[in-house]
Amino acid sequence: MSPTQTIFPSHPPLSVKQLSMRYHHKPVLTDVSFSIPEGKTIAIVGPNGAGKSSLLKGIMGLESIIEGEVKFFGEDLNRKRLATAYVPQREEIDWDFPINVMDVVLMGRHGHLSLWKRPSRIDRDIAEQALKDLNMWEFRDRQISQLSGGQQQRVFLARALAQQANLYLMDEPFAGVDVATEKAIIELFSQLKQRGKTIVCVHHDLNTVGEYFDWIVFINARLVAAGPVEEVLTPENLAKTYGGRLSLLNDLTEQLYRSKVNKIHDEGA
Ligand SMILES: Nc1ncnc2c1ncn2[C@@H]1O[C@H](COP(=O)(O)OP(=O)(O)OP(=O)(O)O)[C@@H](O)[C@H]1O
Repeated sequence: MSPTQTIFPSHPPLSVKQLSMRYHHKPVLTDVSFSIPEGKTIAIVGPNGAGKSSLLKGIMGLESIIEGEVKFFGEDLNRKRLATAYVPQREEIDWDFPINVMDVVLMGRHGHLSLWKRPSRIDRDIAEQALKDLNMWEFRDRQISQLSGGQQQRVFLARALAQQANLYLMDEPFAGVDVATEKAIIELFSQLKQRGKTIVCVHHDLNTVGEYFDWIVFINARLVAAGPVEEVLTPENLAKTYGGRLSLLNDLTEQLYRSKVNKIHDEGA
């Protein structure tokens, strides 16, 4: 088997078939189909306005789709809600809402509780561990309005971690975070992968995409390409996704090849 070949389980963590979405009659995504492998990190990449966030929202049922089918481990979302964690863009959260860090992370346990039941000792232990994994335990009693942007992102990741999902969908987890948080998120991804979890992220930084992710889904209103970094991170796919901005693309292509080559060397070492 070639190193880039991917084995798909009979029911991939996520499969999207012929998905189309529109806002007020204006098409935003048309006929998007792809499946992703288990236990990998997958980046959704494309220019501003390409429909990346809309794709995640359509997948999660937060925006309606006009056509298409989305399956989670071969089933509808309502049967796999516990197994699927969604982390929205940080700007979409009301950070002035009066709630402390621990209570936000405990929200990740709500799907595991029976109706009206309070979190158990076990739920609290899981939330504690998630906060410790993200170096946020010391902030557990702090109101979320009193956190930095990077700390807020960590809290949301801790909440997703506490859910103990198998598939994580994250909308730009690296946006606006400091270097330490970026490293913490990468470390978290690697731990999740070791446990066989699958992570899908909208990602903006083409400099890091080859290093941080195993797979890429290129989107620009339609699917451009989806597959392992080694196969799909090509000048042709970049040009198709980003259109005519070629001088920018030339620089990026060079950086991408370097990051791809480094990754292959690191993995082979
Ligand atoms: N709720 C909405 N109502 C109407 N139009 C919307 C809505 N949400 C997004 N759009 C439009 O749909 C298109 C795709 O938006 P989306 O946020 O999915 O793109 P994106 O690829 O995530 O962009 P970015 O990289 O800038 O975050 C854009 O033209 C946007 O203005």
